[in-house]
Amino acid sequence: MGRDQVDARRQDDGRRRFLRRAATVAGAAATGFGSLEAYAAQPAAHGAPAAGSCRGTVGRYPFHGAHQAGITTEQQAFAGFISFDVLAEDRKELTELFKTLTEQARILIRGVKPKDVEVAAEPQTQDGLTITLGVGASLFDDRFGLAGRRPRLLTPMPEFPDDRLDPTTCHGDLSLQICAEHPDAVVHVIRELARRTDGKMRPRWRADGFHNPARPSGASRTFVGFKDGIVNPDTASSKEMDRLVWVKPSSGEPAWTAGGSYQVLRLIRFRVESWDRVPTAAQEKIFGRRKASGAPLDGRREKDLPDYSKDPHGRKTPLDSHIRLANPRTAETADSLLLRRSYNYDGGFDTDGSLDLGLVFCCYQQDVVRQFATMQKRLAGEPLARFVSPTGGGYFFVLPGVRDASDWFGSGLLKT
Ligand SMILES: C=CC1=C(C)c2cc3[nH]c(cc4nc(cc5[nH]c(cc1n2)c(C)c5CCC(=O)O)C(CCC(=O)O)=C4C)c(C)c3C=C
Ligand SMILES: [Fe+2]
Repeated sequence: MGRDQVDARRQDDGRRRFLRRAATVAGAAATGFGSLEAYAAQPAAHGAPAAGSCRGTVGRYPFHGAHQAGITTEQQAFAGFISFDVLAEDRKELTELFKTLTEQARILIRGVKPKDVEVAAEPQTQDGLTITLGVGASLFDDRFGLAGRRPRLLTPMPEFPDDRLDPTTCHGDLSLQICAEHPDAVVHVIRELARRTDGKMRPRWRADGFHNPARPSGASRTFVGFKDGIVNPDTASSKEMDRLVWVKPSSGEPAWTAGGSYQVLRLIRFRVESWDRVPTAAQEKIFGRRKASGAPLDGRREKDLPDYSKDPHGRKTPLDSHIRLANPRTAETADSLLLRRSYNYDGGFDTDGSLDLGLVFCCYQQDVVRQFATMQKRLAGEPLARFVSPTGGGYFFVLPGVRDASDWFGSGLLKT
């Protein structure tokens, strides 16, 4: 970080004291994250913020660790997903870019306490901010000499049946997922990172997402009116996360990828005008859940587990319903489960007057072929497909965590 940047960020003594204190805490917390051996022993550290719940109270997620925050982290209310093309000229400039992103993310996530705020838009400790950096397959072309280090399964996102992909909202060299409890914190981070990296990376596309409040309780609803995010792997279980989310030293991937994860982003537009004409009972059969409660069709409460073994012909839960295809709950399909972390988007009206509402579908997994692509294949041609239209997104590999104060994003990838 240049002197002018340091000066701009540290203007008064009180704030400087705060930042020094926070730096000490961050450094101490990082002890033990220094080696790959330590990786296996790490718990899923980002599930809950350091102090209390983010929802309306003070909370800050640690920046350092074996894995990046923003993956197993309890979902914040707002998200910005931005894909960038890298403009750096060579490997040295790319390394500088990654170091700058690390330094800025470290500062931004540390936040400032309300009493220290000088600039109203600055993220505060209670914003529960996470900044999660991924790389796309195009970064491994011939610009930076990285072709031999590409994560084995990282390809450009293929076009699936029923996709209507707009090339201007697909792919990218980098993906940044910025999540926080308040939308101004997300925007502040975008502005800061754009300013600090000017000329080294250029935004390619952006999707802003948010969660609706729970109505009346439980999981929040997307714009199809159903509760979404009811079932997900257990992020508190490091065994489960090691099985489904994190790339491991034994995954047959380049060594530097251990602790990272494959991220799939899909911008999926809802055909709400058509959907809203479908009677509720038919909508429930399409999803396999009750609209009001979120319960599976053979259950009563949101958290009840469906038992498909008692319904082999799909009389209660149609065989082609969304949840039954996505997760048939068989021993053979257990390995294809993935961690969903999606957000709603509202893009206003299209030029033809139709509503541009949908989902920024986001998921994380250890193996994008075994998990997302396999699940997507099972969902191909499902009744829901008539009412949704995937228009963009990409495949990315989210880098392993920044281990400590001396580490930086992509150090394992870029060190010679
Ligand atoms: C390839 C993976 C998935 C895509 C793409 C996807 C799109 C999608 N989903 C909804 C709405 C709901 N999905 C629900 C459950 C659910 N969806 C997936 C996967 C994909 N969804 C999974 C693995 C599951 C869990 C299935 C289970 O274990 O039972 C639900 C039900 C509530 C829930 O469990 O979260 C809803 C509602 C939309 C609208 C959509 C694309 C437009
Ligand atoms: Fe789904």
